[in-house]
Amino acid sequence: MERLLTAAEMRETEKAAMESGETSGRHLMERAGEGAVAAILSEWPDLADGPHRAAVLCGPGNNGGDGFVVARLLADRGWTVEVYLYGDPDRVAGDARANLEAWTARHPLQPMEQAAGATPPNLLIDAMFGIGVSRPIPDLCMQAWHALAASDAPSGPPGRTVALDCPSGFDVDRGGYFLPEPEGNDPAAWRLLPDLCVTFHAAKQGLFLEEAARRAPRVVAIGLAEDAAATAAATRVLSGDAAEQRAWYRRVTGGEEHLHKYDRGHALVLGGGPGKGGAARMAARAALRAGAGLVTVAVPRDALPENAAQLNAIMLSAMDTPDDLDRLLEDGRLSVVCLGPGLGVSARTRELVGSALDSGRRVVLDADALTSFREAPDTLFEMLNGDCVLTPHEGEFARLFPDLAERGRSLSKVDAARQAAARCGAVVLLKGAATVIADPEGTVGVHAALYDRRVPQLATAGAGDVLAGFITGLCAAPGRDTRAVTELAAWLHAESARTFGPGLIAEDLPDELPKVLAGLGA
Ligand SMILES: NC(=O)C1=CN([C@@H]2O[C@H](COP(=O)(O)OP(=O)(O)OC[C@H]3O[C@@H](n4cnc5c(N)ncnc54)[C@H](O)[C@@H]3O)[C@@H](O)[C@H]2O)[C@@H](O)CC1
Ligand SMILES: [K+]
Repeated sequence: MERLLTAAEMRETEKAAMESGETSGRHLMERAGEGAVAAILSEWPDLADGPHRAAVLCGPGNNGGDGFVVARLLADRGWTVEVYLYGDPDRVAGDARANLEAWTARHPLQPMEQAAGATPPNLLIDAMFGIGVSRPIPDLCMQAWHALAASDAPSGPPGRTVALDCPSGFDVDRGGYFLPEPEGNDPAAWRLLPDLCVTFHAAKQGLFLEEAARRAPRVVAIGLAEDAAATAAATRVLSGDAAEQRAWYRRVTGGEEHLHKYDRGHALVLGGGPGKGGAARMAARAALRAGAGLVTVAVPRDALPENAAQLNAIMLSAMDTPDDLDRLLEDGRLSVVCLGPGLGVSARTRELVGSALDSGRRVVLDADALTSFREAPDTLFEMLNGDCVLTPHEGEFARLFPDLAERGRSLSKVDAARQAAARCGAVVLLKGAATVIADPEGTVGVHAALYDRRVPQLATAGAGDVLAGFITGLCAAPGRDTRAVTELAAWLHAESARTFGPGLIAEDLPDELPKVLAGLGA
């Protein structure tokens, strides 16, 4: 798990460290520059073998200060380095000023206006704006970047582009870029897309909500201790190596050897009527693969034949009315109920959800089970508890939490999910390329299927039903932490898609899972 910091949390951390005398701003800036150069040379080892040409675009604040340090360190390696500054050098202050002066004592400084006419370098550094920005960057800066990033360098290795801390104008809390309003003809022009982003001390939250660079961000230490000030920070779900993945899997699942199928739990998945059963069957198969000892699909009587024709290891029961569900739930061995996939948007679905929640079981609500409450979300929220999981996509989320969805531009996805979980009293998994998992106590995990973990093949019909099934299967065994298994399910889901590769359809996901579980030492 890796801490994801907002701009405010990062500032608090820096401030606390400087106030305690543990470090100084000047020292942090030097470490940031050193870390950036080291990260660049390890990313592109060919740059280490000789002097090349770099252009460093510097802004007026401390991000610019980092840029002056990088420029000096590269010049010390014999590189030809051009530094372009946005704004008046006399207005650069504090630690950035000290590093600006260290640069101008030995090298020339050019105004940003001249950057666009320069020859593209082998390495272009964006040190214009960092976490101090909350509006689109100036046109001049945007144009300088595109002019120098656009084409390959004429000699030496091709042009590589690197953003320090974050790309300029990137929203480190929400992800995405600040764009001019009205957006004008070419909003894409404000989306700087560097090859690499080197971020300092900790990954910034927005970098894992939307992609900020072509490669995964590199985090470099700058000598700050753990984030004492940032206790509420979100974490990134399973960012570690294979050994950490195995340890995480054992921690979340308990790792115990189950001797009897009932120790692994019995999951009940409710399915739709005739011709509407595929989604529930996929969820059920996913639950069985994810570790439930037994899985039963319960469907209306007239849908029994088609389900019987398609299910083998999964058991089948008839369930027409909420009373039928109550009767099924008299079996104390049923430990978790999954409702939603293919169930239909209706009053009957609302009643079934009520029955499942009344029974005190763990409940996973997806798709139609969520949409059925669009007119009166509070009636759902009143019945929920921390052992329930809601798995909305953005549309379903907007139906249950319209105000939080509407505030999407001002509220990060992390905060939207956190507030939703607090309001409804259940674990909320808000889907997307970045999936956010929040519990009612405010703990948030971000699962980012971005950068080298991108899985575009997961955008396929039925993938959400399988995710609900994975959560259900992992929830079936008693004693597991609901939020933790939900995070694990999100990771297993994307990982199964990743290892399967192209051509994936939803049915493949449960059948790919055993390979992923074997890799985790399950
Ligand atoms: N000593 C420190 O505080 C350290 C800061 N660090 C770096 O400093 C960055 C944060 O520095 P700052 O807080 O100075 O902020 P930034 O350098 O990100 O930018 C803020 C500056 O830009 C101006 N500005 C913001 N938006 C603008 C716009 N659209 N047009 C024109 N001007 C605009 C602000 O008035 C301010 O002068 C971090 O991202 C990191 O790169 C690191 O060096 C670590 C140490
Ligand atoms: K930057």
